[in-house]
Amino acid sequence: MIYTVTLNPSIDYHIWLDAWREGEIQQAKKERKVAGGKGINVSKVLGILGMESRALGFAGGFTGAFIRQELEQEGIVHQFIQLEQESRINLKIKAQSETDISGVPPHIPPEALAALSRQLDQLTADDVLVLAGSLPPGVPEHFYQSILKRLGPRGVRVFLDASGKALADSLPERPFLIKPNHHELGELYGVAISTPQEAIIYGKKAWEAGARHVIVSMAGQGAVLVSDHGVYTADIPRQAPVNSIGAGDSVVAGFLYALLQGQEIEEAFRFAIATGSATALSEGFCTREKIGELIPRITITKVEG
Ligand SMILES: Nc1ncnc2c1ncn2[C@@H]1O[C@H](COP(=O)(O)OP(=O)(O)OP(=O)(O)O)[C@@H](O)[C@H]1O
Ligand SMILES: O=P(O)(O)OC[C@@]1(O)O[C@H](CO)[C@@H](O)[C@@H]1O
Repeated sequence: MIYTVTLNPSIDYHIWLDAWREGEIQQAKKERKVAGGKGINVSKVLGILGMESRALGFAGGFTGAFIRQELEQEGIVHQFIQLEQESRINLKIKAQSETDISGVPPHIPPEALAALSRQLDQLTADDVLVLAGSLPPGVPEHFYQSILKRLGPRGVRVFLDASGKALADSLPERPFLIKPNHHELGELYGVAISTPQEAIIYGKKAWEAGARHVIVSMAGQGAVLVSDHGVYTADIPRQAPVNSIGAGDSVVAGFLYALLQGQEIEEAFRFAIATGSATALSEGFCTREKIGELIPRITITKVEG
């Protein structure tokens, strides 16, 4: 079974404005409220691809009830630990450019954390675990690292989408995949990364530090993959994004799906980037049709190894 963990899920409240004007009362043109958070998004995209997963994490209040209900409507099995405090609401404002405002997260009490750890302790070598997104208050910064330490030796493959210290500390525990974007990878090494060549240099450092596959996503510039099988770049068709929320999560889901389908690394990377781009070029998430359209338009080049 694939398990996705979203410690800090949200209602993503997308709102479209003609233009962002500070200090004024404005009327939205359109709005959309969806269950969000990186692990949840991975479960949603796996669902679109026809692959079952189970969503874990914490959820509370009316926002938590909304999140659970939406997952049920989409046929995604979930086992969220109930919180007394409300899950957050993240605002995604689409005007001349996109602005994200993340709501205040709930505090996670120690007993909720212990309940999640007990769930994760049931996993075996047949399972894949996706740990994705920010850590709400109450969750120690080394939480992802400690999960990797416990489950890695048991053969559980862990896909990790984290940033900052949570990512840095996890690298020696050999996560199967990490997927920083170029800003997050740059932050890890105290540099600014703006080209695929620079992403390769620092992607290799993360691989040397322990991550077995490093996908550095670079929004409209495509992505880089550093792995035991070599170093690859993915060039994508240049187009203005329709929605970039969840594009990175779609890359994670696409890579996981393709590998479990038995695809070789190069084809799995192509599929992952096609899935990310299909989401970036759609209003909601990708569709299988859009992914199929994009696959032949993605150029994968083996640059080393
Ligand atoms: N303008 C675009 N055109 C085509 N594909 C895009 C565009 N923007 C993003 N993508 C696709 O989405 C992938 C992930 O994008 P990005 O690097 O923005 O991820 P991210 O920052 O993790 O996103 P998020 O956190 O919002 O999910 C890219 O590797 C690319 O395949
Ligand atoms: O604050 P985090 O946990 O890092 O990211 C949360 C979030 O921005 O990520 C998803 C897109 O990747 C959204 O659904 C959600 O609102």
